[in-house]
Amino acid sequence: MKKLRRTMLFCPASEPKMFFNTPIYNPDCIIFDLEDAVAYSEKDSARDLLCEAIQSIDYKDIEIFVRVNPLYTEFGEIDVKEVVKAGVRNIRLPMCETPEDVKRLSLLLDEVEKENQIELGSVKIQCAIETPKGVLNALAIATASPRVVAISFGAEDFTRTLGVDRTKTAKELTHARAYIVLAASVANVDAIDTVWADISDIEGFKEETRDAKILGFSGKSCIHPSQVKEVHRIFTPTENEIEKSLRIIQAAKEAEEKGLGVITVDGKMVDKPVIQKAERIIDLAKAARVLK
Ligand SMILES: CC(=O)SCCNC(=O)CCNC(=O)[C@H](O)C(C)(C)COP(=O)(O)OP(=O)(O)OC[C@H]1O[C@@H](n2cnc3c(N)ncnc32)[C@H](O)[C@@H]1OP(=O)(O)O
Ligand SMILES: O=C([O-])CC(=O)C(=O)O
Ligand SMILES: [Mg+2]
Repeated sequence: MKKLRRTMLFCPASEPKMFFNTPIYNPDCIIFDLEDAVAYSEKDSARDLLCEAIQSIDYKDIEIFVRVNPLYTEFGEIDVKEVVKAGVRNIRLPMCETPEDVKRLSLLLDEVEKENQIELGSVKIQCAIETPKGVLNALAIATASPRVVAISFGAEDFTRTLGVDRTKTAKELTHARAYIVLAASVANVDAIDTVWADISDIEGFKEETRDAKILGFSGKSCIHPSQVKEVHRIFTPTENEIEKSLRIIQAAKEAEEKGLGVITVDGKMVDKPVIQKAERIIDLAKAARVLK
């Protein structure tokens, strides 16, 4: 069954109180952050704290990622080595700009897996694309290693490096977001949309999340618990969508038995692409447990 990655809730690795709060909101994934949410002076202690927590808290079936520091910083390699040793199996690599960045991480993971008797290739990578160069290399990044399961967009660093303001219209993100979803689709990996920093503006957040879904993202990074339920609502098929999809699939099955090709349901043409889209909605509904 499809692994759901509708929500990725960030939690600073320096905030132990939040370690216990995160699973309460039931995000599909949690990203413990060792990068920008952690002050320079706290990097080592936050990593130690996180490694302890990972080994003692039961996050049940929530998928755990750790955003390590980039490998070109003094903390990157040690972050990867320690969190993998502590049991983490998914790394979010920030500021990913080239396929070589991914290959470097993958080689490091080969070593760490060997040293710790962990199945080779079992640690997965999510590449965060947050610069114009990263956007232009999105497909090469997404296909750089079989370890890559998702690429994500980081609009705060993207607008910083492009030299523009981040606005509520999101016009300045249009080209990058489009490029990232296309690359993810070709590479057959998930595409995760960026965070929305204004936690008091839930309406703006919902609008941006709806746009992300329309564009083809699989989910969205969140920074606050209040954002999780909104993303789930938007990325989970509605009762109407499920009911219509089931009718399309049933009508197609009956048509097939009668040797018919194209048919109509509710006055609209139904052919192969429509049937396959209906099947995708049903798969998603089952994965989200809103349909048995
Ligand atoms: C551009 C980037 O790189 S984004 C990625 C890096 N950023 C992050 O990781 C930030 C993650 N989010 C946070 O740290 C916090 O949400 C903040 C700092 C933005 C706001 O925190 P607060 O002012 O405490 O928010 P608020 O008062 O609304 O919190 C309400 C409750 O939710 C908890 N909470 C808030 N955010 C989170 C979170 N991300 N995960 C788990 N619990 C959380 C708080 O601990 C608090 O719990 P309590 O009621 O038991 O005390
Ligand atoms: O990756 C993210 O979603 C957040 C981030 O670092 C950015 O926007 O720069
Ligand atoms: Mg960033």
